Amino acid sequence: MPEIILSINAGSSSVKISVYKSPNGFVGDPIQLAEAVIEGLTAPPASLKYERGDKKIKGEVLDGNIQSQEDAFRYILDYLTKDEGLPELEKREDIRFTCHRVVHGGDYPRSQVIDKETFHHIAQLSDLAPLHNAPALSIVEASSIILPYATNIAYFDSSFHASIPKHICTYPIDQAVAKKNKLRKYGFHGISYKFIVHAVSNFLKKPKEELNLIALHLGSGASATCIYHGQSRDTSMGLTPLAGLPGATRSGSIDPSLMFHFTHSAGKPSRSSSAHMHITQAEEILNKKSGWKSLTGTTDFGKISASDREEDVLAFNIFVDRLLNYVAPYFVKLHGEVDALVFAGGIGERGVKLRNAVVENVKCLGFMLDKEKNENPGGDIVTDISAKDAKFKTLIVKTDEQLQMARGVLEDRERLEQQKTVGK
Ligand SMILES: Nc1ncnc2c1ncn2[C@@H]1O[C@H](COP(=O)(O)OP(=O)(O)O)[C@@H](O)[C@H]1O
Ligand SMILES: CC(=O)OP(=O)(O)O
Ligand SMILES: [Mg+2]
Repeated sequence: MPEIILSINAGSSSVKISVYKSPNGFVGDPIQLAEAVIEGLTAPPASLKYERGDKKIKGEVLDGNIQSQEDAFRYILDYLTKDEGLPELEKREDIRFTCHRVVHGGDYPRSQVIDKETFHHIAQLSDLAPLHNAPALSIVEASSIILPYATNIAYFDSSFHASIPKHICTYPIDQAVAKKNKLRKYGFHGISYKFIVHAVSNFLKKPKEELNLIALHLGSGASATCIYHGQSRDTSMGLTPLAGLPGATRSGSIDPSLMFHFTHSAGKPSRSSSAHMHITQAEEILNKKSGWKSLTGTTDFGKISASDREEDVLAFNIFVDRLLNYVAPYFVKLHGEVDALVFAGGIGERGVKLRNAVVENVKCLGFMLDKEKNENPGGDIVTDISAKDAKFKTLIVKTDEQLQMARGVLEDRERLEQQKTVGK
């Protein structure tokens, strides 16, 4: 009997849920049955996209009641179980595994079955990923009630970066305090980077262990990662997903002193603090009230790219500039031995103008785009958009965090099946 896997990806602005069945004899990739995405949680009203075989719904606007990641999860689950074309989900107890993308996993180097202890541990990390961990846990809680037969597994965005060397992930601060409070660079978007390594390795027919990439995952949150021999060597996000590149509502790296000049109450608790999550006003401002939203009024980078309003052009140029701040040093860290520059995530996949601007600016390193391919890349998982005589390749990867998590279930079934999960 094939097993049904539900893969749940709670991003800061969206919830993506894919349904898979295990392949014959559990050999090969999980088989996707359906995919539902609710987008626009930070730019309401939210909208639903749904795909099952030939059935495709594009951007159906939802009523104003879908505001949080948990609302989106409940809505999608209801939608999936009511879809007559999806008999595999008719009975909720048929769902064997639910995979949850959890952004901050602290020191966890790999996925974990979520039992009471892991749940508690992930909850403790919520302060360090205020846009992500708490919403993901609200989905875990809802799922353990609605789907009590399923095993809940956490896949951590941070695990992929466990390979970052000490001198790169250590902050130059008092080491006693750093150790006690576990203050170091963790890095995120790792599920996506793992997918990217797998996809590019297949595409270039080069073993993962030999693959060097400069990978850019650009969505609501954006990060860059330097991948050496298939492993993370450096990444732009840090202790929290705030560091590095700006995002939809995040400032990215700024002078840490700035906050004390921005407001006198930087260290006071913000209104969004709760018993479960302590967040200061500074963190609230930099995580939720900055980035594209603060510069332009919208979180939609598609709209920003298409506009010639002064503030949109400024936001666009800031993003290009900050991206160069990572592409160039990563090129150096890889000693110029780069198999590809990779664009992924909502903006990386759809941002024609952004890709063009970034690559134009690193032409001196040997990257060059084919204009036609960049403008019409098609729908493959990996697309080569580099010009014929470019020294280095530029690729678009349609990253799929849900598939990467479901693959993890198949790889690890024995370990996962032995452990107890929350709600059981
Ligand atoms: N045509 C476009 N050009 C550039 N960016 C786009 C376009 N369409 C959508 N986007 C951006 O993609 C982002 C969503 O990326 P995604 O990776 O799905 O987000 P999340 O971080 O929530 O997973 C949106 O916030 C929007 O800014
Ligand atoms: C880590 C992170 O920022 O994730 P997302 O881009 O999905 O919000
Ligand atoms: Mg995302």
